[in-house]
Amino acid sequence: MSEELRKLLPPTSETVMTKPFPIRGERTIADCTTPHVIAMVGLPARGKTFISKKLARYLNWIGIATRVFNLGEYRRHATTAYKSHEFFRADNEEAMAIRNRCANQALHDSCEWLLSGQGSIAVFDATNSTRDRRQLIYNIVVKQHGFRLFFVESICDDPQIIEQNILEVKVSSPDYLNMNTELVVRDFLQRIEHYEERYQPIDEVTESHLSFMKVYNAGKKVVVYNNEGHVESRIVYYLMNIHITPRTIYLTRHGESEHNLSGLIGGDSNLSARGHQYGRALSSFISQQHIDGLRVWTSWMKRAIQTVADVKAPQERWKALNEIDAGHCEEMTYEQIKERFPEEFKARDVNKFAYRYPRGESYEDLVARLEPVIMELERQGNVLVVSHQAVLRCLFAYFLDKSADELPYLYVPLHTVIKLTPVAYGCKVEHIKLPIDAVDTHRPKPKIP
Ligand SMILES: O=c1[nH]cnc2c1c(-c1ccc(Cl)cc1)cn2-c1ccccc1
Repeated sequence: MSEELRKLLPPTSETVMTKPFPIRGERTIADCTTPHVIAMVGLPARGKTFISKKLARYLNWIGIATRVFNLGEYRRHATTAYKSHEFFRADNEEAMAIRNRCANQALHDSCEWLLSGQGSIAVFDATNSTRDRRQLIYNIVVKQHGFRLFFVESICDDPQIIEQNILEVKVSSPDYLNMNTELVVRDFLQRIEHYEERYQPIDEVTESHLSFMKVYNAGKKVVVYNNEGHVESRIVYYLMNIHITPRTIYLTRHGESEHNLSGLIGGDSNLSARGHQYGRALSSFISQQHIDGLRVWTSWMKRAIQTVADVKAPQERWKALNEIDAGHCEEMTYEQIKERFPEEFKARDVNKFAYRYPRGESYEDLVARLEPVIMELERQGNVLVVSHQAVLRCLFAYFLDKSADELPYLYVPLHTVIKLTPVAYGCKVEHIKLPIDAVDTHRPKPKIP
């Protein structure tokens, strides 16, 4: 740390900021040192893969390394024998042997991945539809490896949701390449019937040694049994907040500001003339979108609030949406930072995600302060979020499953609306640039020699 910086810091007895920024990999979420297996349970077309992928995306974003092991992918890799639902008949011995081999392989790979230290949570995405299968998983995961095991059972008897599932994801499944939709739906409904003959829902009496939760009809009801830890509580809370009602999320930065024009970072300056123009253009764009029940969320900063002055919709202010706090570098240009704090400037590009400004924040800190915003966004319908470059990089990384290394360099230009529409297992993204010029604040990742 430079002498210059040390002079700025208040005198204390011990050395301040012995670790100027957290070393990546330090647990920012307590108690995820014990490896966990999250095992899905449920009939086909109950959203098990939807839950698995979404949960993994959320857990990775909050900093808990998570990976999904999908049994369908193992089976498709093991055999091209799948021709129809006959493959899943309970009396099809050859197919059953392949399916058991794949299930054991997927479970083995999950445990190996956890043992390798590459991650903390493995999500085993399979039907796991019988008591025997769940006991086998328990014996390997808990008895043999001493890992935590949490079952998530998805129960759904709403034909509309099941049909939405089959039409949205099964029709485009590799199992049904180039098959006509009618035939796919019919074959898949028969596949479900083969499972129904053998399906044993988790039984709270005979399987009372298990930790599990039951989710009914896409989250309309949730029941939790023997929930034992912090990670499981986060998972339960997250699954209680998500939904599949169609909606759109719009992300945009504030209009160009006075500080953007002078290259100063942070601060709380007003919009420039072009920034006000963007606000007016944004307002007419939003009204042209005819969005039902739109809510507008902004940070507390003047440039964000001024941007939506003309938008006709209920508005909420979130301090959590404020721009990253640059600490002692607030209201400086990058040139000035480079000159006055050369070590800080270098350190930032070594690990931009973990780097924390002196007396300021890191991107890692931003993700932690944005978690409640994401949780509330998951609960909401149509929302327009008006915030700032670093914050929007974090939100965008959540919706598009971007890694911590990519996140600080995501391209989020001024005067551009990012339109996110959840589809099947991910998000459709549209970048709508409104025709008002603005300065370019993007600093691409430097080539580290
Ligand atoms: O319970 C279902 N039954 C049938 N389908 C379903 C679900 C869920 C779902 C399950 C649990 C929770 Cl907490 C939220 C959603 C999502 N889906 C889904 C629908 C369409 C496409 C992809 C997935």
